[in-house]
Amino acid sequence: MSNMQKPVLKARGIVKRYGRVTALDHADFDLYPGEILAVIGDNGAGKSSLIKALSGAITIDEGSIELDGEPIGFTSPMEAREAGIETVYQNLALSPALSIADNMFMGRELRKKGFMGKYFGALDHKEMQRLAREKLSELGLMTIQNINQAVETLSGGQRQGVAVARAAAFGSRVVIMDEPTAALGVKESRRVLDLIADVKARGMPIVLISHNMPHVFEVADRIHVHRLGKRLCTIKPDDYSMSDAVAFMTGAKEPPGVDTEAAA
Ligand SMILES: Nc1ncnc2c1ncn2[C@@H]1O[C@H](COP(=O)(O)OP(=O)(O)OP(=O)(O)O)[C@@H](O)[C@H]1O
Repeated sequence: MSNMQKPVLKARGIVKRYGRVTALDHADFDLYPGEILAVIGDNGAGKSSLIKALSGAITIDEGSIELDGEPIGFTSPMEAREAGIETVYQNLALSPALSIADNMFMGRELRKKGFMGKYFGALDHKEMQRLAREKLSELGLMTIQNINQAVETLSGGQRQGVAVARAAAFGSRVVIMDEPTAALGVKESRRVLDLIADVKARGMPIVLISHNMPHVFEVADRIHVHRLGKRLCTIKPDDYSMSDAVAFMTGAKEPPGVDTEAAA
């Protein structure tokens, strides 16, 4: 089914070297409209490098990346954000001392309309608070009572929720999440997984990097298995077991057939 559609985000033959280390070794990647694509791989396989290349955090040495069929060459995460690719990083990149609303608008604060905004850069706090509240309630996150509360007073799961809400609110084409449940307890992970499902229900394709096989198998439509700097294969969670997936990614077992997307 997915092969009938054009990928939203596509990479071919991307290479990234750090000195003598080849983090990405002619890697391919495809994300299709409306899907949750999990990216799995052993430590050091190059998952983070792949995500950084797609989100503008690093520039690649070789290869090509396309967004909706257009070649892209981001030189900063801001450029990727402006193109509609939002990334929730492992370390979150939230500012603990700032409020929820301020965090949601960090780097793209709304200015007041008219003279004060235009000439004095006055921020429209009211409007940002209103929008933050709207976005968080859309995603069922209104257990966070006060939008002006500092992020440092929130639980890990709530913080993750703010980061996901921010990505969902601003990502117009793709949301990328790097280990969003890694630091969370069972209950908080549950909420974040539900949030991911909510974001998908709104039609947004999601890339999810995770080491947690139960989470991957629960939410992913497809799984991209990354090994030794490249895509080894993509599988559907319905067709394979979690131990198969782990065996592919560690090299204990041969992957299924030829990668059908490699030629596309
Ligand atoms: N800034 C860097 N400088 C030097 N080497 C790097 C850098 N970033 C990554 N690497 C190397 O590139 C390879 C791929 O790393 P990457 O972080 O992409 O893997 P990963 O699959 O995300 O690993 P993990 O699951 O452990 O986070 C590793 O050998 C790593 O040591």
